[in-house]
Amino acid sequence: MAEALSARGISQRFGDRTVLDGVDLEVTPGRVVGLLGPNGAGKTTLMRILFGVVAPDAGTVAWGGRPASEDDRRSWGYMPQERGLYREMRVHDLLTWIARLHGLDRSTGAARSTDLLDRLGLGDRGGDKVQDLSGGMAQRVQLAAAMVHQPEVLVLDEPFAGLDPVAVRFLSEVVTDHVRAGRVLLFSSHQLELVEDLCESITLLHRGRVVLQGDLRRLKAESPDRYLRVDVDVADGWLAEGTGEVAARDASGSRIRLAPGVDAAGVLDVVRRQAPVTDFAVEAPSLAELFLDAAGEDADVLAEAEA
Ligand SMILES: Nc1ncnc2c1ncn2[C@@H]1O[C@H](COP(=O)(O)OP(=O)(O)OP(=O)(O)O)[C@@H](O)[C@H]1O
Repeated sequence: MAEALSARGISQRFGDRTVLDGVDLEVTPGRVVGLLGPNGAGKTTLMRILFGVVAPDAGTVAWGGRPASEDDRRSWGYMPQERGLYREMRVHDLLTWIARLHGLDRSTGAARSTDLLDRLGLGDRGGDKVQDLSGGMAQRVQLAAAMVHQPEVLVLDEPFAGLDPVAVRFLSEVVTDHVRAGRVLLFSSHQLELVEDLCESITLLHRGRVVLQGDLRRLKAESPDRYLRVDVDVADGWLAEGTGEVAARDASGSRIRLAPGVDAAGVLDVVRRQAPVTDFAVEAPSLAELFLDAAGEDADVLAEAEA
């Protein structure tokens, strides 16, 4: 098992703007940890601080309980938000070369490159130049470049942004394997719905502060809020005051936020008297709903978070 990566009391100002304000973070090996929050929340700045690219105004970064050194950081893998690969190089050669920079011999580096490309669904593109790949393919190669040396610590800045669902699945499987091998993984995302099923632990930033942190399943279970999902369009007037309110409507139906202590079966009966419900469920809050509660903001922030 690798050692935990942690940050304590991180604060950062740029000019008169406070971008991070006393942020604590613990990334335990063997867990998929998401650093989440809307655009501008401070995720990239925190990742740069973890990697020593930016020196924080206050706070410390530790690995295995000791302050993280330059040597430690050189051994980690980092996928920055600004993608940058040598566009003229062929994909497999590039990955093998990066593996060698990390001290692997050529045949091990080549074997790792082949394996990673296969697992990322790019087994047939190893001979292509980077510049001939699509944006989503280049992004997958960028992930391979960050982890071809099998780092103990892998930090990925918005790895899923702009990917199609198949690419998201390839990436999710590869990072989950990394974690199941007992290594450290931290990734950032502003797309809460996209990463909801992947995250085991979360740190949710909003305007530079941690607003929600911990085991995602436990956070959901501990929330007092419950939602009734039904596959019909519920009009606002159907629900008696104090029983619940329609939180969202989409093509698959409506999501009713139940008032505290209200029996879901009673609300379901009310809806059934108005329309034929064939599918329903009582659910804990989604990650986006937890965020809205924690941030104490209106729906605009959610729209921002999901943009
Ligand atoms: N070098 C810098 N100089 C001045 N301001 C900066 C600098 N780097 C970041 N910021 C500001 O810090 C705030 C947080 O930016 P950051 O990139 O960390 O957010 P983020 O959560 O990663 O956002 P996104 O999801 O949009 O990538 C923003 O207001 C940004 O403009």
